[in-house]
Amino acid sequence: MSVCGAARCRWIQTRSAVSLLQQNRTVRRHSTGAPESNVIREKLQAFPGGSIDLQKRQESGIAVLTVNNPARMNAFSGCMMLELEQRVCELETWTEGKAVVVKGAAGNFCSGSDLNAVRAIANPQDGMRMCEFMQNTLTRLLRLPLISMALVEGRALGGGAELTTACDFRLMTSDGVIQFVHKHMGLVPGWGGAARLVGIVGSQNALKLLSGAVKLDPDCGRQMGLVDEVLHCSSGEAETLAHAEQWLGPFIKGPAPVIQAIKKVVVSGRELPLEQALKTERNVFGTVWGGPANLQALALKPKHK
Ligand SMILES: CC[C@@H](C(=O)O)C(=O)SCCNC(=O)CCNC(=O)[C@H](O)C(C)(C)COP(=O)(O)OP(=O)(O)OC[C@H]1O[C@@H](n2cnc3c(N)ncnc32)[C@H](O)[C@@H]1OP(=O)(O)O
Repeated sequence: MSVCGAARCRWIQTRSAVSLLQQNRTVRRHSTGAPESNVIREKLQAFPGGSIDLQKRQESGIAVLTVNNPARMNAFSGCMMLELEQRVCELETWTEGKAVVVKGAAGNFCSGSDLNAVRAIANPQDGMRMCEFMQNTLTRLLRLPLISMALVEGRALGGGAELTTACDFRLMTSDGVIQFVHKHMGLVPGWGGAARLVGIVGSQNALKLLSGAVKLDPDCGRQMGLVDEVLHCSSGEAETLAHAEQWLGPFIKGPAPVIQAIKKVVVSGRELPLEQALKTERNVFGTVWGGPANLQALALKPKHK
């Protein structure tokens, strides 16, 4: 992305962050390109490898975001962390968008940070900068006005497990494993995964998963409420993705602006204090009341005498 593109991206991110959650200074500071975030961007660029691929399907409104570094079990290189931010920024302004499926390449989800990068970014200050960078990106991913799904085939480890929590839903294939391996690394989650996990499964289950570095299989994940559906399909990635998109079907039926408005009011209800959530709901309601979808629906309703 060009510098002006990056600046625009950060400007859009600022506006969307401000409109969505006034007090989230971390995201705003990061998005204004404060010197702090430029320091980590330069350091992350020193770690190449892999890619974050984005395919936006205009006809269905479903985007597929692929963590693509199969030689490293889709571990995040530094450049992939930067690319993820750019892809999220792209999706923030995709007006035809309804959903995004986050998946890994070659039958695995993601093995977290590239350990070679982890070894090189070993000092606490840079480690915290990398964490803040990824926390901001994953917060923006979760706040996208799109219904998001992590499609977990194979292993989702460490930061990869955290990435699954930054999506609205998680679907797993029968061979899938979600494991917060951080304890084995002498770490705790740093990409926001602990905070989100508590919100998804509750503090006791989160404590078990983190302190036990539990290898969570699909059925246990389903019982715990971390996994929304188990996909039993054995004929490869394409069929698995088709099943995942089929699962999304009922939730994305309708005009993109309405689907996006629904996600926005759910995000504000999930994150904001009641009064602010109600205000956001009113504002979003105002964008669809009397809009094309509303007027079309009214026109189809029989007039009552
Ligand atoms: C905030 C969290 C964040 C952070 O602190 O920055 C993290 O996510 S830390 C990293 C967390 N992830 C891990 O600890 C997983 C590391 N990987 C493994 O333990 C093993 O690969 C495995 C997942 C148990 C699988 O083992 P196995 O089946 O034997 O396969 P390989 O080990 O041979 O893996 C194939 C290939 O992939 C490379 N690989 C796997 N994970 C990573 C990674 N996270 N970083 C870099 N490279 C990774 C592995 O080295 C192999 O490559 P080759 O040795 O070149 O074949």
